[in-house]
Amino acid sequence: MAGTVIDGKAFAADVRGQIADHVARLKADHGVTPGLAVVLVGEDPASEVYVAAKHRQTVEVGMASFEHKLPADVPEADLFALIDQLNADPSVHGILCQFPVPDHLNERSVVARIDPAKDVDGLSVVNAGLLASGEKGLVSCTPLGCLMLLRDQIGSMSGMEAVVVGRSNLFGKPMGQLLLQENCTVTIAHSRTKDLAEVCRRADILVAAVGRAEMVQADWVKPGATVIDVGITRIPHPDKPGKTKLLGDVAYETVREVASAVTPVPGGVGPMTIACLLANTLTACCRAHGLEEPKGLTA
Ligand SMILES: Nc1nc(=O)c2c([nH]1)NC[C@@H]1CN(c3ccc(C(=O)N[C@@H](CCC(=O)O)C(=O)O)cc3)C=[N+]21
Repeated sequence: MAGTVIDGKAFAADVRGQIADHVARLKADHGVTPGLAVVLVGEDPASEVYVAAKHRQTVEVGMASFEHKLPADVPEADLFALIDQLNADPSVHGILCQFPVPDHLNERSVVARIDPAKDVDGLSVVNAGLLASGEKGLVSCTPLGCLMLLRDQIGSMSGMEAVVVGRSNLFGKPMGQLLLQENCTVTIAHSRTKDLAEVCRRADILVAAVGRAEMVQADWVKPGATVIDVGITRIPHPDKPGKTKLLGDVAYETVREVASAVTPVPGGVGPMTIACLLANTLTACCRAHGLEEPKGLTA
């Protein structure tokens, strides 16, 4: 029997509903409106689409959305001046600079400029360090979204073998930390891992985030495992000329026959990323105002 398809789209809509309820209460009871600022440098078409989606969903949950578009050749000093201004603005609780940024800018320096309390991407060394130490900070949106899906799907993960393929600061490392916090035995595998298929076959929870289309095949998956697909590769559509198609890191159709549950691409992890961005903005806002944090929306 084929495994469950985890509906990330529906789950994300539910999370956004919870956020909208919380935002409405914040406004009514405390006169506070959470605000998210998104900074986009240059005119990458994919980034434009993501930023537009973020803006729409931010407004939909009742938050304030501040969009800042800067030219591709903006001097670093001008970008930093904008970030400083957003850091100082009390109506802004979350700041995100969309990646990738043009080559003359450095992503680490950009992140370092953002006040860690407003770093809703959870990418600063402060937030990475807080997560690694098991302390309260802001957690990178995609791993947080995967955690929410896994908690919903599995319940207690205590004692399970978890394998994360991919070791980026944006995803693999924080995902590993979150699974460790859930008391999994965690392996972080990567491009130099020996016998990757065999390592993956140990996993009760397999999380793939390498960006290589359909790399994880059915014979890499332990029967009954839960498989989370974080990869997104855009290819020309095989049947519709001029259109594109998204592929995950997991050979979804065949893996489904082995796994107990798997996330699809699109409609799996992707929608959770934006929902968690909103969740982090709400959390940052509540902390800034000394108000109770939302339940179930944090690590
Ligand atoms: N500072 C920063 N933080 C990010 O979190 C960040 C970023 N930069 N740069 C780009 C990546 C990518 N990313 C996605 C968000 C939503 C979907 C998403 O909603 N995907 C839909 C499909 C979207 C489509 O059809 O293209 C899905 O999987 O169902 C995907 C990818 C956030 N990123």
